[in-house]
Amino acid sequence: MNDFTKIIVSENDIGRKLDVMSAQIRADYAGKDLLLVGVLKGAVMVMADLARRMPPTVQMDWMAISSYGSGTKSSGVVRILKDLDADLTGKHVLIVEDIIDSGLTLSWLLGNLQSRGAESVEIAALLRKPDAVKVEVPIKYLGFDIPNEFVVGYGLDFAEKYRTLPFVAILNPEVYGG
Ligand SMILES: O=P(O)(O)OC[C@H]1O[C@H](OP(=O)(O)OP(=O)(O)O)[C@H](O)[C@@H]1O
Ligand code: HPA
Ligand SMILES: [Mg+2]
Repeated sequence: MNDFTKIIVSENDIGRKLDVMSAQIRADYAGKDLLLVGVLKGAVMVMADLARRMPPTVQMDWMAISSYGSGTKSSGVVRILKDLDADLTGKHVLIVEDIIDSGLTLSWLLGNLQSRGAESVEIAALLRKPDAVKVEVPIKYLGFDIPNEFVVGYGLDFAEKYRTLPFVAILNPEVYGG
């Protein structure tokens, strides 16, 4: 059995897309102090690769929130596992996410960060599943729209596995008994 049925975003696709997204972000935030907020653990890869395309004054901070546990569907219940170290008062914040699936995680996070007195809060996400979205969130910088299938790789896991793959692939439903 193959663990993946298809590679849908290759390592090259990701690199080229991050070049484009980072150029837009650098232009939009020129002359401003920017704080990138990564959402653990899925956003680790995209955060690292995006941040390396930013000026060296960019700052990074992390939150851990979980709504999926070990399953393949969002529970809709968001828990903070680790909060930010930074005070957001007056800061320009860019949330960096690997994927927007139902949108439940990001819509909750956006409201949470906006209530902390930031000057601006925007979203950058590598992937979005348009057919799975339950709550619309305003995404300023988007990488790819992908089919409504459970995907792994480049930070995305199934039961904590496959995060280290350099590409994004559709997980064979046989792996999770689907
Ligand atoms: O749009 P949604 O349906 O809310 O799904 C998106 C969220 O789900 C995943 O995180 P997960 O809770 O699996 O934690 P992880 O990043 O540690 O894998 C992913 O990294 C996003 O944060
Ligand atoms: O398709 C997915 N794969 C892995 N993690 C996820 N979290 C939301 N959607 C996904
Ligand atoms: Mg996960």
